[in-house]
Amino acid sequence: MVVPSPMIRTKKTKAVGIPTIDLSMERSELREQVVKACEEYGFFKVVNHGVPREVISRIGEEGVQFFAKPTSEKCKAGPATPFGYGCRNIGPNGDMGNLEYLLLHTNPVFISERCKTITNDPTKFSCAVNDYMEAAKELVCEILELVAEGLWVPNKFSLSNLIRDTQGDSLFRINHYPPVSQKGNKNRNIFKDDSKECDNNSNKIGFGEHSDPQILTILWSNNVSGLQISTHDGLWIPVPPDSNEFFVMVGDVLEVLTNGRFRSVRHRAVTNTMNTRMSMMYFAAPPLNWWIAPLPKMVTAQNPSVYKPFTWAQYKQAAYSLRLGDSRLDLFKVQHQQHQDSHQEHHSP
Ligand SMILES: C=C1C[C@]23C[C@@]1(O)CC[C@H]2[C@@]12CC[C@H](O)[C@@](C)(C(=O)O1)[C@H]2[C@@H]3C(=O)O
Ligand SMILES: O=C(O)CCC(=O)C(=O)O
Ligand SMILES: [Fe+2]
Repeated sequence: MVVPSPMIRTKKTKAVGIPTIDLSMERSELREQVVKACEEYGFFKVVNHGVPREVISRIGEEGVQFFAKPTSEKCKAGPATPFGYGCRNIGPNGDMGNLEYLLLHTNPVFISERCKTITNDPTKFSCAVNDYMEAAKELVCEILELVAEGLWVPNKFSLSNLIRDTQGDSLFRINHYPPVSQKGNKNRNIFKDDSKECDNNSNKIGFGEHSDPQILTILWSNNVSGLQISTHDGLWIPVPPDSNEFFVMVGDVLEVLTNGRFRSVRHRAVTNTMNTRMSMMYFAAPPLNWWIAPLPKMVTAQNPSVYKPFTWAQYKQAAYSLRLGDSRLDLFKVQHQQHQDSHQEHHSP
């Protein structure tokens, strides 16, 4: 059984617990819990994750130091097109957010080049990022192997192999959300624990509603609230922050690989009235030219493929041509394709 964290009551009065999964538990129970959480929420918290605290704090400190710089300095790492420093505008299609961020590719060669515009100590910065990337990648692979086992996929590495390749297209992002209220500006301690202040949010959007396009996202944040996830019935659940642990989100590509058995989680970040929130995301993705299609195990005569095959590059291109909150998976649904074909036939001269 998935162990829920203490109940929290949302504004729409539904009490919901965020699934919390202890990675040190016995494996057969563990894989069942992982599959159940991915099916029910597309989201869970992991404890006993094995990532050394020192690896998290080194990259966290780099983030704090970068965002404390004057704007003119930070802009040297921008604009984010899509990589680099971005402020308020998210992506190229008019989406705005109340945040600033650094978006990086996880390729070590890219990082060593790019970090020269980010810091005066590029070696220290790139070591901190690379160590964190390695740890996050291991965690993703461990979770994907549990998923494959839990779904009884014959090769337990068929999902994690998508991430392990050195040509992988995984990304790393640090988001920095200033507090919104005037009085809060006096107290900008980013390590202050306000996990019990979920209701004090002004509901100002920091990062708008969306799902992540990739396979899986590993999210860390300081102890400042803001993240919310949407349940299947459309309610928003605030996620109590926990800087000792990680949160895991199912992305669009994992929804496709499981033929819709898992659903990518819609989520957003609202700004906090009192404190600065900082979050770090590892978005796990395959190489650009790799094909994505439902795993054969997930397709049967009763449960035919919902999605047509596509490369990760094709999906990414679609994502970047749309707005943040758009449902890009609809474009790749088999029914959608058939519908379009018949529509075109109907209208062809
Ligand atoms: C508006 C956009 C920003 C985004 C690319 C997109 O066109 C739609 C998806 C967005 C998203 C959400 C999750 C990640 O933060 C991100 C890096 C990603 O892969 O997809 C962002 C993109 C971005 O900010 O560049
Ligand atoms: O900052 C957060 O807590 C969430 C950010 C997010 O969802 C993203 O960057 O894709
Ligand atoms: Fe996201």
